[in-house]
Amino acid sequence: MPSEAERLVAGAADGEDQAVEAALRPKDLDEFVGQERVREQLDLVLKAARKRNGTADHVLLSGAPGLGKTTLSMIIAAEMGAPIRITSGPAIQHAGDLAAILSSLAEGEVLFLDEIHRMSRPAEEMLYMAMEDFRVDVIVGKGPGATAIPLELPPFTLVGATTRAGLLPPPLRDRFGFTGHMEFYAPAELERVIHRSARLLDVEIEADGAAEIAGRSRGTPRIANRLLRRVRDYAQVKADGLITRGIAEQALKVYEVDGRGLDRLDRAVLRALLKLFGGGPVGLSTLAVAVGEERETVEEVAEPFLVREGLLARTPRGRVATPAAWSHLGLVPPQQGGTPGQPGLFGS
Ligand SMILES: Nc1ncnc2c1ncn2[C@@H]1O[C@H](COP(=O)(O)OP(=O)(O)OP(=O)(O)O)[C@@H](O)[C@H]1O
Repeated sequence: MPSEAERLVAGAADGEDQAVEAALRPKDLDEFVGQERVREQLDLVLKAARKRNGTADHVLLSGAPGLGKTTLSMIIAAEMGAPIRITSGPAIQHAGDLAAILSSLAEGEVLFLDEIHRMSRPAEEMLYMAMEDFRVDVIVGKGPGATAIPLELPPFTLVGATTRAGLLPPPLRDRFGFTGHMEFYAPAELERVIHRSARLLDVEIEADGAAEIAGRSRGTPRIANRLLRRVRDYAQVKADGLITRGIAEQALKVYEVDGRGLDRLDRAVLRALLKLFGGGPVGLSTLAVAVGEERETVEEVAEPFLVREGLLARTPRGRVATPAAWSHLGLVPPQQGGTPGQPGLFGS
């Protein structure tokens, strides 16, 4: 089985994504599809800052990978006419790493800190003061002789990104003037993303073709763009390059992404749950052994999307399939009421 990073339906970026994403990123708020509420609120924050001739408040963006947090941070910088510096929590292991970045920022610069919840504790504490007072204390020396030298910073805008805002310590969360929660995209929004990307990639696509890809993109623009590129390849090799619904279906069959966006791993988990365990409840470890995967792979890679799609539920007694899971795989659930020792799931 592929690792999360190698999956066609992974939310996180792979090497190819990084290479082409720059070309596909919307450059301003008007081009940015969907996320109406975040966009409208952010628009106000930025307009007000521009009116004051000041820097924008610090912004926290939360949401799953691939929903557009990096893109939005670049748009914030562009709308403010400011440069942007991009780094991430795991890259900042020591407070000194952060001090070096902060002290080299230009006035008004946007600092994008991806995976901000993974910063080290001392760096995080330094960030509190930097965000609030635009000042850091640089510690020089060690032990009893160590001294703190205050360093003034130019005003800057921190844009923090996290997959889960709940992971941030409250003192850090409270220092953001604006928090935007990014939602998964509706199919119609993903269709707009796909049409826009097709235009930029010079690919011809019919409305039905875009709808077919959108329906399999798991609410995530990055996945939509990736599936579009794979379908484009297929259309160019097997047909005349035009993406129709039929071409999209054939291409995604080859790549084993089904009509709802499930891939081979997702379906293997569901199939085991339904066929071997009658729909559950079954423990995670047993399910993992049944599909020949690590517990963590099933729990962290396959399950979140299956739960989100309402195909699988995590219960205190184990994993349980929903009626939608049976119909998705074209199987018939056993008689309600279940067999002795394996009670029915949905009551009788
Ligand atoms: N609202 C949107 N409209 C159009 N394209 C979008 C939108 N959001 C994201 N994209 C596209 O999806 C790709 C991934 O977006 P981005 O890198 O901003 O996601 P992210 O949330 O920062 O992901 P990660 O958390 O993995 O860094 C980009 O190529 C971008 O073009």
